[in-house]
Amino acid sequence: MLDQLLAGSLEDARARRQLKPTVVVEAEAASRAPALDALEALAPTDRIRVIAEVKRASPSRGDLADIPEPQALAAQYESGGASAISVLTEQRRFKGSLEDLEAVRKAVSIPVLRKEFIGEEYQILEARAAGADLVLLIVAALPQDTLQRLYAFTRQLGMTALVETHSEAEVARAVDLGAQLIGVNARDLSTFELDRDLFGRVADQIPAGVIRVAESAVLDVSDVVRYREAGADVVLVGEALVTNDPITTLQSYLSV
Ligand SMILES: O=C(O)c1ccccc1NCC(=O)[C@H](O)[C@H](O)COP(=O)(O)O
Repeated sequence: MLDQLLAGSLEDARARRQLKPTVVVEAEAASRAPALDALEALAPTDRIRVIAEVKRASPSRGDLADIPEPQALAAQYESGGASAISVLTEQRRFKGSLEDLEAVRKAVSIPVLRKEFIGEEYQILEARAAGADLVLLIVAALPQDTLQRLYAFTRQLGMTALVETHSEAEVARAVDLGAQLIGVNARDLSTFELDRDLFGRVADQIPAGVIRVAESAVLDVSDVVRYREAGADVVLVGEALVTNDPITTLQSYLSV
């Protein structure tokens, strides 16, 4: 499934590149204000931080929420205390877009993550051109040399990579890269099964000084407590925020 998701995202990016060549996107990216410092925004504190996701649908759950104005939801996330916003831009299964990301960028002043299946530099340039400060790099989707190249390219653009892992071996690859922001996703991207204990099993492999993000499987405050006790600095939450009142839900998480 991960291969199919990546292949679909790359096909869509190549179609967009036919309409908007790399040099044009490079110029758009260069005209943007510098990327916000996501490492500062997500730095560990005595409270959990939240990356709040704009998520309409997903392969595992189908349609989740009508979000006609992603910018309005993102503004609520910001006022509810989120430290960053994640915007799913994958179109086929998540019903997202780069337009969503641009709209969110205009509405908030905290860092914005492009949540996408990234395999080429063009997608990172597009993210910067749309105003993203962070991109997602999924270790399982990329050979190490490609991961290194895309990580270096992200840094070159002044952006931050959230390097996503699903096992101890993948955490080791993220650490080799020098990643400063490492995510552990509880969702197996092939079977969609949730492993709520994965974060706790691998968190110790993430070196001190690196920001630890627990991704997926937060359905209520007890999940946030469990992740926090296992050493998470940040939780990334989608479904629970788009299917409940976002501000009340966020505030309950931030009280942990
Ligand atoms: O959400 C899915 O079904 C999914 C399937 C395959 C690849 C990625 C998928 N989701 C992306 C994410 O990582 C989540 O949207 C994010 O971590 C938030 O998860 P949740 O709070 O469980 O909605």
